[in-house]
Amino acid sequence: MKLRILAVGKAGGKAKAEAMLVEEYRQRLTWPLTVQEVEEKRPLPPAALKKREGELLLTALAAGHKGGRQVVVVLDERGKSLGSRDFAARIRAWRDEGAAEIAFLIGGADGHDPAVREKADLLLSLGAMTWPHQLVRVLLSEQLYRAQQILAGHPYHRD
Ligand SMILES: C[S@@+](CC[C@H](N)C(=O)[O-])C[C@H]1O[C@@H](n2cnc3c(N)ncnc32)[C@H](O)[C@@H]1O
Repeated sequence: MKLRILAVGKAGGKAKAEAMLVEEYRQRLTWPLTVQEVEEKRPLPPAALKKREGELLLTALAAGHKGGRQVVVVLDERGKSLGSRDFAARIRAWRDEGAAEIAFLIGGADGHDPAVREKADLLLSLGAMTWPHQLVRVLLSEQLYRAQQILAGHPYHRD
């Protein structure tokens, strides 16, 4: 099972500290994890930009999919909040159902277009507060690693 993070953001942008942390968790994960950024370079008005970013995310989602069941998780502060064990249980269920990949979609400054939300198998909240999208990648990567350790019965996670 592959994990993909698809995120609105500048490829090779300034967030080097966050990228290093994501890379740290990526290397610790035994599920292969890829991070792909999409960016609209034209200075569009906010509503048009959000729509365009949604199109870019959905295009990347389809383009990178190599077949099999694709689970789509859209990161959104208004989504469902799960504890780490419940998140791990969701991943185990998708894995056991034969999912080929789980794709996690992170939006831009104005959030996700409705077309992206409609694709979601799960709208996932990392809490009611709004986080910068670069930090969301770090939080998500850590929770994926934590889920892996929970499913392996490793004491990395303590209740
Ligand atoms: C700066 S936030 C955008 C917030 C935007 N105002 C909105 O209403 O969605 C950029 C992206 O980070 C992710 N994000 C930020 N905070 C989050 C949270 N608490 N839970 C889940 N995702 C979050 C979402 O994918 C969001 O689209």
